[in-house]
Amino acid sequence: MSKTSVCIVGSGNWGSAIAKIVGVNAKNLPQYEDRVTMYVFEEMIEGKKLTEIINTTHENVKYLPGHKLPENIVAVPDVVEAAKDADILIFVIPHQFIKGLGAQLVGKIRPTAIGLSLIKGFDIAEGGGIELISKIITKHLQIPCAVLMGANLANEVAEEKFCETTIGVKDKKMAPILRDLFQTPNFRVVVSDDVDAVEICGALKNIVACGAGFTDGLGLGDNTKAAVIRLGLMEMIKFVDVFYPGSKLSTFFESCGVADLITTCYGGRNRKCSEAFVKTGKSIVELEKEMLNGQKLQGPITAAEVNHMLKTRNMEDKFPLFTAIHKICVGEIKPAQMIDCIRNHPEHMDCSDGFAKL
Ligand SMILES: NC(=O)C1=CN([C@@H]2O[C@H](COP(=O)(O)OP(=O)(O)OC[C@H]3O[C@@H](n4cnc5c(N)ncnc54)[C@H](O)[C@@H]3O)[C@@H](O)[C@H]2O)C=CC1
Ligand SMILES: O=C(CO)COP(=O)(O)O
Repeated sequence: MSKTSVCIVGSGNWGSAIAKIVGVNAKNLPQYEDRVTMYVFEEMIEGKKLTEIINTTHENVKYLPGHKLPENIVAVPDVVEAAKDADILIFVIPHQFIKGLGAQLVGKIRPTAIGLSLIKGFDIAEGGGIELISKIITKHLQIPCAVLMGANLANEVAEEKFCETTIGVKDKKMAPILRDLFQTPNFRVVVSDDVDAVEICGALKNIVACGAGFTDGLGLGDNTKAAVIRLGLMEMIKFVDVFYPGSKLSTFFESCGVADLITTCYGGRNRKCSEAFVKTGKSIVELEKEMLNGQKLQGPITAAEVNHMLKTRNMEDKFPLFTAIHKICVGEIKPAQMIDCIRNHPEHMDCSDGFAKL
């Protein structure tokens, strides 16, 4: 039987950290081809191509400096060349680039390939809704697409600190294949069949992380931040309940849910830049450029995507935290107004009988 070949589509901070895991597992597991291709959006670093640097020094010096990638990870600047022979395509690029990159792959990949999206975010759908990134991949490339989401700050994963992750996949045959490709003693995989909810958790928690960052920037303290996190979680649950009915509440207790929400609200880039947004008064775009050295924020764009949908459906007031965060990001209201927006949150008003309801 021929071996399974893997391509990682993306090589940013998370793409490079996951390449460390996938490279080692592909090499050690007999069912996989040793060679794993990694699509690299080419750029010049001090006069040298990033792909050449990665293939000679085995380090992504720009997006994951200080960590060696396994030597079987091969950086390829042409996405079609990287992906054309792969049986498993791991998508891990900032979500705003998926449509453009996906378009280049149409008709150029194996029809039997399977996809796995590690991308956190949405796209705007026709008619004012949102579209899940995994669904965009399936629609355009005609392949099934599972998801992997979790409390997985890339630098900590690269340092091999213990964490958990959630793989959302419906096909029972695919589940062990994907789990084995990612699982390590320090990266524990739990598989869920609640695929949409797993993916939506990953996208929405980035919005809440911006709120946590605003709270930090305002110096409001840990109780306020905990309230923002809790109300954020409640809006995440409500969002899934309203727009993706039939999902399971238990999914929010997996790594993709509450754990990712916590880690991002304390240690993520969205939090960090949002704190600086309050403290410096600079725009999100300026801060992303200044503070992240080419890495990208997903929270403010996701907040805009969600707001577009809520506005179209006249439901902004049902999600006051998501709405306030978006309005702060685009300068419509001041960060200090966030707390006013959530003071009378539906979570405080809905319990007329004295009991909170879920
Ligand atoms: N960094 C992290 O800790 C984690 C990130 N994620 C998610 O993974 C996804 C990818 O994130 P990262 O790997 O951290 O990326 P990143 O934030 O490091 O973004 C930089 C990457 O985007 C690429 N890029 C820039 N312009 C591009 C273009 N026009 N077309 C294609 N690529 C372009 C750069 O070459 C670089 O590889 C995001 O959705 C993120 O939310 C998920 C878990 C952890
Ligand atoms: O998704 C993440 C951790 O799981 C990373 O969050 P940030 O993009 O805010 O750094």
